[in-house]
Amino acid sequence: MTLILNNHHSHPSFIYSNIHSKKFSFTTKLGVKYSCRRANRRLVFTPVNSASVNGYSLRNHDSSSEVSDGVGTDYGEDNAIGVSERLLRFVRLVSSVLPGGNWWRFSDEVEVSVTAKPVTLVRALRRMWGLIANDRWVIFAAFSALILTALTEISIPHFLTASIFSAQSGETAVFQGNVKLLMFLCITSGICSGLRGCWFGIANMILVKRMRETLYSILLLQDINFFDSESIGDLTSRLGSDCQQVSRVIGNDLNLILRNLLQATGALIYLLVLSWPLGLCTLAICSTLSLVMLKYGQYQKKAAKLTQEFTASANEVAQETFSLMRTVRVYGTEHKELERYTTWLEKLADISLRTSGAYGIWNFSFNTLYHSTQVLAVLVGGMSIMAGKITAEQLTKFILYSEWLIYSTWFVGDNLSNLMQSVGASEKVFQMMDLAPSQQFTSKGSKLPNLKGLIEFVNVSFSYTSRETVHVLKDISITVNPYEVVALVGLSGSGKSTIVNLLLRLYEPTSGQILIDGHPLNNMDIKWLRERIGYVGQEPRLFRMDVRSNIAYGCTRDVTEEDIEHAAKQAYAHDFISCLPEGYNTIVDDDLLSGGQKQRIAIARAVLRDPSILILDEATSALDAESEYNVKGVLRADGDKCKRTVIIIAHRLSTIQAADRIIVMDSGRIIEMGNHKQLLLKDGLYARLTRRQVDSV
Ligand SMILES: Nc1ncnc2c1ncn2[C@@H]1O[C@H](COP(=O)(O)OP(=O)(O)OP(=O)(O)O)[C@@H](O)[C@H]1O
Repeated sequence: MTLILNNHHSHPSFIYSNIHSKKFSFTTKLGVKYSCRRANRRLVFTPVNSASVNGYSLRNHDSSSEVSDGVGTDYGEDNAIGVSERLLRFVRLVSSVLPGGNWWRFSDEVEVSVTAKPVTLVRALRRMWGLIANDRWVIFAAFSALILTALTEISIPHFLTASIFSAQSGETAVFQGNVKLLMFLCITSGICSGLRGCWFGIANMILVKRMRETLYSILLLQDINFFDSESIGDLTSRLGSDCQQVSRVIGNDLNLILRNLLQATGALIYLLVLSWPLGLCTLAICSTLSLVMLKYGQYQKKAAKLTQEFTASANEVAQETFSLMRTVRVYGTEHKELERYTTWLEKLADISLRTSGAYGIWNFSFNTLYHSTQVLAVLVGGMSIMAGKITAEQLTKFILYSEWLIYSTWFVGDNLSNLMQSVGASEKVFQMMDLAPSQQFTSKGSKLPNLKGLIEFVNVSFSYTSRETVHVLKDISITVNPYEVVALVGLSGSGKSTIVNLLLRLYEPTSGQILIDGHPLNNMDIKWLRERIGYVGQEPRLFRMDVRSNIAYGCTRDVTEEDIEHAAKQAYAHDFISCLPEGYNTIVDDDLLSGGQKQRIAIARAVLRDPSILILDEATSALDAESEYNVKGVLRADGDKCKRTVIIIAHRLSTIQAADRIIVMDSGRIIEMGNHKQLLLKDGLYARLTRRQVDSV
């Protein structure tokens, strides 16, 4: 059956067939993916992608649309559902919950796209080995202790049984010998077990530290584009919980798996030697157990991946809410934020519910199989004793070792599923570890003997990678001469800050070239250049440390106390800093100072570097008129002639009237250029903006 729907409920038209399939999805020309499901003979369309960001609905209303498929009648039909239909639904529900049913599959709605390349256990182990190889002695010591523990522990049941039966048969010398051996084995296994735990713990600590160090250092060297596309919550989750989980592979999972594998192998050999028919029966049961375990392990791996994604999303929401707490409080959106967080918690709970169910089935399988081994051993072994084929001592040993075997198999399975979870969590971590550092850090650029501060933009165009179709700068050509003060003015969003971002080489131009003192910017040693640029952004952020350290942040030359105070005085910040409880030693952060005070500290930070190029992007927007008047001194620090090139962006036009040149921008283009008087005479956008500001005053 084929159906055509025309712009029903504002969804673009499409054609679909196979109306009887329970669920399908399609993508509209606008790139919006919809999932469609049948519900009570109705079709429900729900946008799959772009529907929400971090639990925030991007829709103004619930855009799920319902369309009757024509087979049924109206909504009231629900009540008229017959007994047979209800029965059928019940049967469907039960069958979906049974192993292999739909409920166990993570549906499209729950599933998130995991872009990382799948990591196999071997690849994960190889990566981990690479990280820990320098301390391989810890691993060797740990594995030696592990082997010794396994061998001593597996010998205990043999000597235990032998001691009991030698006592029963009155063989005193044999009994004493067995007991001495037993004591030796117990002490050795205890010591080795302690050492094993300790060494593996150390290996775990080394691994998690190296992983975090490596990942953090790689993330710090990424292009700014990367941080535009990745959320902070996601990145901190990778560094925190994911690294911790991945490190468990060596410190916990692998250690326990190997110990139990060794013990299981020993027990199996012993059983086969003791009685091969009975040994084979136990092996068959253990193989069944292993199959169940394998399935369960795969399920766990997938669940772990989803848990990881959803936890990261929940963290992201919490982080965003806490960092915007004042906005949340003022707008009274606490409940909305809670809902947003709960969206992810519910998804996590859903996964957890299913994995708990799967764990229940797994435990049930284990218990049944474990008890069947005992019943089988008693049945077959009892008959063998009656037939005089084996002794009671042999049967006791058999039961003890078969128990050992099945428990070891269970432990292997349990830890294997943990291992799968850890491997699942490692995919994104290793994917991020594979990211190449930004080219800026890998290529060695040239340094100039000194920087005069000549800046040239030659036919520069630019689009942000996240919005490639939007041309933010269009064919910009500007020359800023050394020691010149140039102001950038224009309507909001016209591209002023983007020019500065390109000058700081936070982004690369899409076309055109930027030259500094006649040298292409991308051929220069960017670290060297940035050390010579002072930059104050629109909303300066402070680190949680004392005022002195905040001012000296990133300054590579040796600075004295006097230098810091001098910079603070130039930025008109000294007076308020002196009034703080501990002056320059006062711990500040983003929330403990006013906007204007933060701006003045940021200006002092830029001035302290004594930069050849100073960039002020709305750096005085939060200052009162008097402070702003005084701060303007930093532009003309050495008398009339400024000793540095200055680029200043300001909406408050009084700030930039004294600039040597004013560049007016509109929609990514330069539309006017000149000094204040020339631009007023031109009577263009600048004159209009000036009039508006005068009017509003
Ligand atoms: N990181 C980014 N990713 C994508 N688009 C961006 C990014 N930063 C800015 N833009 C877009 O680029 C355009 C120019 O932004 P820009 O910040 O340069 O404007 P502006 O003139 O400095 O504005 P304002 O005066 O409000 O600071 C805007 O449309 C903005 O939405």
